[in-house]
Amino acid sequence: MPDTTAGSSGADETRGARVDDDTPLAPDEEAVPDTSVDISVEEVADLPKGKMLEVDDVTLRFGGVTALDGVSFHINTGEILGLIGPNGAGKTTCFNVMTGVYQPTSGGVKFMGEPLGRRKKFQITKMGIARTFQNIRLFHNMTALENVLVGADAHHSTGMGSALLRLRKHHEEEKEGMERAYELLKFMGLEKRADELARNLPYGDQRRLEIARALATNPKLLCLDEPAAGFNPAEKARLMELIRSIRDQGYTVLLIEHDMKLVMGVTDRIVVLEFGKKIAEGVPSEIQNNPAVIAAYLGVDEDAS
Ligand SMILES: Nc1ncnc2c1ncn2[C@@H]1O[C@H](COP(=O)(O)OP(=O)(O)OP(=O)(O)O)[C@@H](O)[C@H]1O
Repeated sequence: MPDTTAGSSGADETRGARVDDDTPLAPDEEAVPDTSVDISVEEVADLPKGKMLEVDDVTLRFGGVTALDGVSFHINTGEILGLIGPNGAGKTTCFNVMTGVYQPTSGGVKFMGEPLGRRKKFQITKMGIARTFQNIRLFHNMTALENVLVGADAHHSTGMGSALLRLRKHHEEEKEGMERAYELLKFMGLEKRADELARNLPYGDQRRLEIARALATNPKLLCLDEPAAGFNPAEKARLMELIRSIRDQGYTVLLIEHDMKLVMGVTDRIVVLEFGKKIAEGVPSEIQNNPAVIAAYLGVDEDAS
């Protein structure tokens, strides 16, 4: 279990009791994730083993800048893959290629054996890739619950037109979406913040809400872009626990993170980029001792995010 006592305001003895009662959280009270909540979904159960996502010789140029230079790697179903590298190495650009924000200049990406081609962002979400952002992108004037429901909407089969024609299915989907949104909020420790506006949530809760919203799209692959940025060590430890629990419930996770302790502690494999090129790939112990990786990071603060 994550350390639920960290960041305490001196109310530890009552914290356990508060999780199950109906008292709203005080503005500065820390939310407690509940990783025992079942957030697994049919979509991710029994997925075929092997390569879920394949990045094949991807190059992306922005004018004179080569952000990605012939990058190839894959993510296996059910693993937590770390994508690391110094600032400007091309990590976020890689996420952007995988989620339809950018088209590669050459090369391509396959997901579950299907080329992403020129699919739009929402089509890629439907295929099963969800992401969070380095700079939090919530709907700040919507509640935490509404933010998660927006994520769930991305997955519903009934659009506006069909919703009118097929009201029953639409209602069913709405009900299911609401139940799932509450489950996800509970999992993230945000249940008691459900009705608060996103902009009023403490920073850490906003970061967790982004993950809840991404999970609401029922992704097969969850891509987290620096989810621990700005976290203290206790919050990082708790986040590691959450990420492991997300994977244990069937999701595949791709993690961009600057904090080496977190990356080494939670990932199964790591891909390292530097100046847009892949310079190493392997299990954490291999990466830690890889001379090219050590050289790339030499003089770079581990927490330089
Ligand atoms: N839209 C863009 N237009 C021009 N250049 C860009 C654009 N996006 C990224 N770049 C450049 O591409 C390179 C890779 O950037 P990217 O943001 O992918 O790196 P990163 O590894 O995610 O870095 P960080 O750890 O600092 O977030 C950088 O040189 C960056 O300036």
